[in-house]
Amino acid sequence: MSINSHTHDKPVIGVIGGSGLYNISGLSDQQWVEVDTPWGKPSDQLLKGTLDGVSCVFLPRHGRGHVYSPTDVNYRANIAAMKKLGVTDLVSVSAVGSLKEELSPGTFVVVDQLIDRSRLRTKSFFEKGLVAHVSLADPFCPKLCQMLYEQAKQLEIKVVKGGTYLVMEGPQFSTRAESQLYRSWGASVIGMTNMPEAALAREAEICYATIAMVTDYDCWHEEHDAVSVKAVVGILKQNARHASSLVEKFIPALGKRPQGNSECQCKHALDYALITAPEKRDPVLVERLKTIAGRVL
Ligand SMILES: CSC[C@H]1O[C@H](OP(=O)(O)O)[C@H](O)[C@@H]1O
Ligand SMILES: Nc1ncnc2[nH]cnc12
Repeated sequence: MSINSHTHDKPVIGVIGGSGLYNISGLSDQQWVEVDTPWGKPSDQLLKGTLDGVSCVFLPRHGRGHVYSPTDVNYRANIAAMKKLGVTDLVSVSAVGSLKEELSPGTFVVVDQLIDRSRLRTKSFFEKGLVAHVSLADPFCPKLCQMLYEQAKQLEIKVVKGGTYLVMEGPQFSTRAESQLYRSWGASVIGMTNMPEAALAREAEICYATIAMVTDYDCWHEEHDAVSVKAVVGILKQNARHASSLVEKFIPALGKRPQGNSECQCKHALDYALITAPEKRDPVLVERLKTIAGRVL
């Protein structure tokens, strides 16, 4: 096995747009492209372009028109498509409910931890025939998180650094008892999509971070109505300008970091992760995995 380095990777910034973010503006040379992957089709075509000379790729997580539920999103195809298009750094923009009084609707949270309560999703590119175990101790890239936080601050957006995103299966919102339980665990925000997305990005050695936009107080808050799609969409619309200006700001900033991210630990997630003996590996699976793990195969 050879462990190559990513040192010469040119930065390509990926953005996965969640609820309310189905397109991004301001790109030059933009083109929607069809991408197929060994795990099937992503949620939609991907929008390729450049912003201030930096290459970027955008994908609406639920498809344009919001076609896929959180359970039905093909997370493996989405991440593999990003990898195929050369994405080095991936930012998810996600709508979330707040589990803390101080995180009021309209606040942006650069989350740094996850609790995964999703149940019906395929969580790994690796399977029988080639098993791998990557670290998820820090599921979000700390360097990417820091950059996003700084960019949001510069735009004078109300932003909080750090917080735990609890992933629920959905599609129904939580019961009050569940919402209280998650609060007692210390979770900050709740959503339905960041797992397995974060885990798959790690397996694909793509730096990944999330800007979580608080849209509601879920259903635990006695002075606020329980969350509804109407309320979420209303707050998303009010914050669309902030979300767009942040995306337009962080793409060039990330692409132009002087030292890039080639030495980031996320880029070495697979260095010691593969455990199946080479002679026991399934050659068909190995071939498929070259799309996301070619560096170590
Ligand atoms: C429309 S409310 C519930 C929906 O919104 C969030 O989506 P995303 O994470 O893609 O912004 C949440 O996770 C649910 O999928
Ligand atoms: N309260 C909530 N629960 C789950 N996902 C959400 N997305 C936005 N608000 C949410």
